Amino acid sequence: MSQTILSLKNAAIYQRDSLILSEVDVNVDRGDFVYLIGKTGTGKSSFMKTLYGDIPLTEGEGSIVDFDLRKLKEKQIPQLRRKLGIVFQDFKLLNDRTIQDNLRFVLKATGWKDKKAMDSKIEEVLDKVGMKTKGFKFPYQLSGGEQQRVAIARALLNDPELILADEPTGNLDPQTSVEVMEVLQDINKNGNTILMATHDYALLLKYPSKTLKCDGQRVFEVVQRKN
Ligand SMILES: Nc1ncnc2c1ncn2[C@@H]1O[C@H](COP(=O)(O)OP(=O)(O)OP(=O)(O)O)[C@@H](O)[C@H]1O
Repeated sequence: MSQTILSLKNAAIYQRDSLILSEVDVNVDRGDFVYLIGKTGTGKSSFMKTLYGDIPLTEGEGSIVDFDLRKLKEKQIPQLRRKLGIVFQDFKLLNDRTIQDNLRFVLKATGWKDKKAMDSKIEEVLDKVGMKTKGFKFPYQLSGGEQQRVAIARALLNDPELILADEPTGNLDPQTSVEVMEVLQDINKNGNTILMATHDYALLLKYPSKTLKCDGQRVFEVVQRKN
């Protein structure tokens, strides 16, 4: 298995006809925890969207979990997303069903059939995020931090090779952000690769790791200063 899980070479990223990022050279290895930072509007979300097939890559080279982003066909997008765990700022849980049913819904939609296997997978991922006892609750009965932990559990359901988290702490207060970050750190220590877009510099200082920065239509690797 190759070490590299994500690689972009001389890639350009567009939103419709506007160039957002150019000459993007990025490499993420299996097991890495990588931040993507940058001021609002500099292209973090556009970068992430390109990685999960929401924006087509039309210039340069890109490969992610063994998919060639330049050759990605519409019908391959669900297969790609099954190999990725995607976490958004706004949780995106279904409010009309319990946490367990939210997770079961995703498993069924991704081809799982065996009820026992589904139940045990749901328990396993909820346990990983410290939410095993809350599976019977509805999303609106949980705090923001708990909802985000469930969203992380949902991202883990199909044993993703890479987790893409776009501002996962963006809607959370500082203390809750740290709790969610601890969950992501644990998951990373257990072998998951994580790319996380954030503008929360406090988290970067507390949990230093490889950092990419979007600025002036470019993506640079930045060296964090230790004070
Ligand atoms: N659907 C769209 N169509 C056209 N332009 C867009 C679209 N979405 C975003 N943009 C533009 O692309 C640029 C990059 O936006 P993007 O959302 O990637 O930035 P970001 O760094 O993620 O910002 P934020 O931190 O606010 O989420 C912005 O100038 C934005 O106006």
